[in-house]
This record gives sequence, structure tokens and C-alpha cells, in this order.
Amino acid sequence: QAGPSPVVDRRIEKTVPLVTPQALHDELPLTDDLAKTVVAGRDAVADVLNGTDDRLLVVVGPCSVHDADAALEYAERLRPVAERLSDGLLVVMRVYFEKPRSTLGWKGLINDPGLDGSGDVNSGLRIARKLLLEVLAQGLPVGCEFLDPITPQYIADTVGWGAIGARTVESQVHRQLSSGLSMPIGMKNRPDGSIATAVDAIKAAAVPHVFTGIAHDGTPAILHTRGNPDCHLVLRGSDAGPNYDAESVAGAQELLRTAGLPERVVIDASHGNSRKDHRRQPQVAAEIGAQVAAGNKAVVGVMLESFLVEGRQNLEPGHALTYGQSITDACLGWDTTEQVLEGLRDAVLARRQTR
Ligand SMILES: C[C@@H](OP(=O)(O)O)C(=O)O
Ligand SMILES: [Mn+2]
Repeated sequence: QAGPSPVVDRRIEKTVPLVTPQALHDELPLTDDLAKTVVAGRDAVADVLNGTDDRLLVVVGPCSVHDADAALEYAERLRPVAERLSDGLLVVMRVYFEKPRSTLGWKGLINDPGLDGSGDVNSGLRIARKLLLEVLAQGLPVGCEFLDPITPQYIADTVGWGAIGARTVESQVHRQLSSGLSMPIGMKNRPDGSIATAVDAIKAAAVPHVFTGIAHDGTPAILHTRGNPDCHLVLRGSDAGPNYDAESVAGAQELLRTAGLPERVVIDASHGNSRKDHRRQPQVAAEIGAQVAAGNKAVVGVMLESFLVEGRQNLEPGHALTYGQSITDACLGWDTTEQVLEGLRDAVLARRQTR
């Protein structure tokens, strides 16, 4: 039948071939040395989560990456600080390429590397994978949010820690995806503050699932997963207010205990916990640090949104962007970040005295 179908693809404008995972891996391979960095990072995160490593996991970096050069410059600044503070902190760099929007907005570097809605995903995947390899080459484990169920096949081999965000933590697609991912996954509480939903996600992701996806060669596939025992809770506050305080943490611990799950919590000092004001992050981090210093071993990690230049900027056609500044959530600037990291490291050293 010539011409468009009366029933198929009525709202598909065009279909563009996508590079296969294998082709991208062949083009930008994870070398054995870098693979060792990935495995070491994943194992270290798991050890912090299960308490055999008493350090604090700190996932730190920009809300989103829109400029690979600036992100790499950030990594080059972060690495020596991560090394200097490694007696108390396990630093993982946030390298986020997929942005879940509450309504509309730029959806991240993989989806739209041109920052103009052109949706050149093939270029986005190449830029993303190349940057992940370069950050790994700095010796830093990387953390990503997983939003699209297919893109992990292109980049997950480089990722040491992953997140399922507040807007997708209830989604069965993301829970079953997590059950097959090779790294620890943080499950964020919902934007309305529901922690129970994240606890359900941790339980769901812990068991095997069967779902459709793509194989490494790009062919459609039915994926049978093993289950992921390294999923954990991330308290990120809510539209109603913060949940980083000791009482909220105790409440989260109780929910985890009742669910028969390990009492371990990562706390995001940004988003709902800073009410989207980056200037609140240092105080939030200090209050989290006080709980750590007081001996609460359930607090195993902190997330910070941080970049080269503090704050954020709008992405507007025709307007030049400030280099090194977020185009999504507002971030701490570099100097403040270093101070906050030092405070968190001191809190861990203090916790060690409270045995
Ligand atoms: C997407 C956002 O996290 P949340 O899902 O907590 O809003 C982030 O990490 O930038
Ligand atoms: Mn953010």
C-alpha cells in the first residue's frame, strides 16, 4: 500500500537509525584500565552501603552536563580534592546526561546535544560516552541518573553509581531496569515526599525481572535480570519541604527496617532539601554532617549539586551561555564545594571517634 498508513505512525514525524550499543562501544572502548576503575568504584560504593567501609559516599557535580569541556574541567579540579579527602569520603562525580522535566524543557545532552531541540541522539551518545571515559581516566567513579530504558546499553559499563529520580521511582520500567543494572542504584523519594514509594522500588529492583529492550548488537531482546541487591534510598526533600533532618532520617530508617531492608540512607542536599536554592546546600550539608559526626551510621552518603560557576542560567536561543554554569538546577560554585567536602570529611573522622 503506497503512501502513509491510516493507522500506523500517525504521530511519528520521522524515524532515524540509532547507532547500536556494540558499534558505540567499539568506537569508544572501555579499556581494561578504565574497567578496573569502574569495578573498583562500584565495589567501594557497595562497601560504603553495606558498612564495611565507614567513609561517606559523596555524589558531587553539576545537575546536568551540557558542555563536555566544562564537565571535564570540573573533573580535573575534583580529582585532587577527592584524593586529599579520601580518608573520609568516597567521591563519585555526577555526570548526568538525562534530565526528567516536570513539564517541558531541555532533556539533557544525550537527547539533545545541540541544545536546540534537534534531538541528535547519535551525537549525544558519542559525546556522553567519550566524556564518561575521560572522567574515568581522571580516576573518578561516575554517577548517572537512568531515565531512558535503552541508553544504559550505551553507557552503563562506565557507571559506578546510578540513580532513579523522584519522577520515575514509581515506574515499573525503571524498577525492572534497575534490577539488571551492574552498579548500586539510589532510589529517590517522590517529589511529593513519599519515601514508601522509594522503599517499594528498592524491594522491586532487588528481584529478577523479564522485560523487553535491545541487545548489545541493537536487536530487540527479552532481557532476564538477576535482581540488584545494592539499591538504596536517597532523601531529596519534597515540594513540601526538606527531609534531611534527624527526625525524617529516623522515620526513613523505620520504614526501611519495617520493610526488612538495610537501614542506609543517602541524603541529597540539593533539590527539595535546599528548596532549589543552591545557597542553602552548605547549611544542609553541615546539618547532615552533624548527624554523621554524632554517630549515625545509617547516613552513608550525600549528594551535592556543584559546578565551576555557582547558580544557574536559562538556555535561550541567541544568548551566549556562561561557561561552567548549570542550565538546569542551580549549583554550588567550586570554592564553596571544596569547603563543604572538607566539612563532610571532618564529620566522618568525628564519627570514627564515637564507636
Ligand atoms: C533530576 C534531579 O533529581 P530529582 O529526581 O531528585 O529531582 C537531579 O538529580 O538533578
Ligand atoms: Mn538537579
